[in-house]
Amino acid sequence: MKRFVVKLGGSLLFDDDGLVKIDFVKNTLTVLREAAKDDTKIIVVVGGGVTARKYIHQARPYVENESALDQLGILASRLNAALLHSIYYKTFPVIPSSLEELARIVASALPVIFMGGLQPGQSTTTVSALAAEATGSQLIIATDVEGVYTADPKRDPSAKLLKSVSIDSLIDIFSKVQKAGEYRLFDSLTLQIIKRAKIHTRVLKGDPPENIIRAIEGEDIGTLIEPA
Ligand SMILES: Nc1ncnc2c1ncn2[C@@H]1O[C@H](COP(=O)(O)OP(=O)(O)O)[C@@H](O)[C@H]1O
Ligand SMILES: O=c1ccn([C@@H]2O[C@H](COP(=O)(O)OP(=O)(O)O)[C@@H](O)[C@H]2O)c(=O)[nH]1
Repeated sequence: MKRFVVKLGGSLLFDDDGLVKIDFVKNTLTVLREAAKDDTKIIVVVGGGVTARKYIHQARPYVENESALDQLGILASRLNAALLHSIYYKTFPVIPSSLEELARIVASALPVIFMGGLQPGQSTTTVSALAAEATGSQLIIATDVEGVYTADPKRDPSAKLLKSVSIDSLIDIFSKVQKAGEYRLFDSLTLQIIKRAKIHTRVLKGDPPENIIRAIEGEDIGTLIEPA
């Protein structure tokens, strides 16, 4: 049984008006259904996206508690996960809210499992690393850029795509403290888990969703994070 955790960034799911890109979602679910054939099980961790950031931004002036704001983001990410589950299975959504619940569902016959956030103080990318560690899975982080760059490509046009990068150099780059709704690309706990569990991790552009199946089939796409 081969297992993969696929982190679907919220950046992929919403258009500029904050509506779910339903065609992209349906194409992605078709790709996941194809990938989860035979002896492959896939755990999809869905980001909070625009919905999370809208709620956090609107609540922040009234809620001086980062944990409470994080919880809004968690609930938004679980709503996104429930939407994908419902469209994929056409059944009542079963979204694990802990690693223990995830382990129980992984033991079930479901080929694709959907989940969102777990607890305040981290991002869904950390959830994907924790899920990969707990289930012995490879990790694929699907986002809205081609991989890890030498700097934020949206802010620095001279940033270069890295075909591979060591976990230690990533820890140096992404070590600053982050607030609810931020956690750009990685938060520091994501990287600590990848390092300690030596998780085979690849960062790639999730659109077109076929990139995910290319990574599952072993193609050298996006950025490979080398555990040490
Ligand atoms: N070194 C970097 N390499 C690639 N992307 C980076 C880097 N630093 C910051 N980013 C930003 O992180 C964004 C992806 O993180 P995020 O917005 O949280 O996406 P997602 O919704 O997929 O989790 C990219 O769009 C990019 O602007
Ligand atoms: O386990 C989790 C997952 C998410 N979040 C909160 O939910 C927001 C949305 O998740 P994320 O930023 O990972 O979504 P994406 O970047 O993919 O849109 C985060 O910014 C956090 O505030 C959290 O506190 N704990």
